[in-house]
Amino acid sequence: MNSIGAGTYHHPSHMSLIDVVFPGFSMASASAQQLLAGNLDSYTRLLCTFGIFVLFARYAVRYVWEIVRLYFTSTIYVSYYDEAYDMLVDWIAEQPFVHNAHSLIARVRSTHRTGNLYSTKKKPLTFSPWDGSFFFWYKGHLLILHCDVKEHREDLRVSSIGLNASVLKTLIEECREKYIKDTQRKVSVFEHREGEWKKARLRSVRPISTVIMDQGVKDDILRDVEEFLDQDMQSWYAERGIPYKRGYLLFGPPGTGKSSFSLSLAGNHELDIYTLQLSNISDTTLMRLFAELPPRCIVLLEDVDTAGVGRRDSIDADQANESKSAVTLSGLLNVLDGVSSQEGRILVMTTNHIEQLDDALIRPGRSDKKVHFKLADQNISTQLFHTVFKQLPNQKQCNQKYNDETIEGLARDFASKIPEEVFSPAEVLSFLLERKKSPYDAVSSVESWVAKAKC
Ligand SMILES: Nc1ncnc2c1ncn2[C@@H]1O[C@H](COP(=O)(O)OP(=O)(O)OP(=O)(O)O)[C@@H](O)[C@H]1O
Repeated sequence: MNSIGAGTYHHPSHMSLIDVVFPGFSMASASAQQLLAGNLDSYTRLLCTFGIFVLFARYAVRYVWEIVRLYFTSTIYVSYYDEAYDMLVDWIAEQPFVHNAHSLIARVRSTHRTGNLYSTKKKPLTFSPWDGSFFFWYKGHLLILHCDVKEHREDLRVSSIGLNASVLKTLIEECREKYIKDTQRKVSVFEHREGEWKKARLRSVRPISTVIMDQGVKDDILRDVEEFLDQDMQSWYAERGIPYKRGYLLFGPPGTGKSSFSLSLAGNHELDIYTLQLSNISDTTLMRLFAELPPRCIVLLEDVDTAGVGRRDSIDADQANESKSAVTLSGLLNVLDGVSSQEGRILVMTTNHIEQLDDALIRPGRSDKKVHFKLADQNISTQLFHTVFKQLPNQKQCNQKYNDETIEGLARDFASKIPEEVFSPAEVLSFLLERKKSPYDAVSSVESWVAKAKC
């Protein structure tokens, strides 16, 4: 027995080093030596043999699987931060194999995915495969979905037997087509997470006609965007050596429609919105995010004045921000001009305080057009009244309570009682929505509301 002890002794550090490369090696070799020495009772020998068999079987299976994976399967990798992930996940959620999956993640289905705001079920759940490998059939092929869960994310892989990846490409193409169909007439809103873009919401397109502003200004911006996005424009810019990008600055008091207009603009031109909060990212992250923008999109920088990228002469904003690791003015200007900035992007900046922005930020080239969003004047108040009370063509036949002439008369009356440019359109709209059942009530109570709101 002593000789076994001596013979099987390994220096601990030596053992652990081998174990790092081949886990369980030292244990297996010790057992093998005992077996070979042949001085064990038969029960222990059987146990050792079984243990060694299991260990090697494990390695053999892993080894064979690795060979199969490398030389006999094709795989498509889908990163969590790519939109292809959303496409695949949406498709998977509707597949029958989900019901038999052994490891699932439950999510409350947000209405933005399905677009069904009127679902009868409160907080409906969806289940998706999670953290594991799942087999399923697709067009007669056996495919394997691998969900690799990392710290804040889950990457997906889909594998098929054989070296031809065409069935996998067909699958991803089908996911893409379904996704495009599901997201039609919707605007995808992306935000930054962990320094990467990630789709955060899907918003219904708001018709641009519902954003009330000076019609001439609205038409001018719409025409400008349309011209910019024209197919031949990119080469037109390139031939003249002009960077192919466009910028708009929307300024005015809170609640005047700046965000609503940005969203409508995106919907109107079927563009996605990439929105950034400059206060919680660094210059380096900003540069990376801009470099990863797709070619045709809107980048929305909301409330740029609050991000600490104000005027250079008022405070030493750059120095102050460097310490907070937020974006600096020079960092922002570099990104807006720099080569890393994606061609074809439309920048929309919004602010409540244009006077606090540095001239460099709002000069043409960075902000090509500046649009002033005003507080409600008579025209805006009248149109808001129409928005709430005018009956839509499909409602007219079934329930025409008030005809158009009546509503127009009441709208004029209502607007005349609201002082010019004192209230924001958001405030007027909120007042009207509280009385949406009766236009007469809205007109009769507006004066007391104004008097109360003003003091
Ligand atoms: N000009 C407008 N036309 C139609 N609706 C408006 C208008 N302005 C504001 N609203 C309504 O008021 C709400 C707030 O508007 P919005 O968020 O677009 O304003 P904002 O100018 O971006 O405000 P903030 O500067 O605080 O971000 C929205 O629900 C929108 O429907």
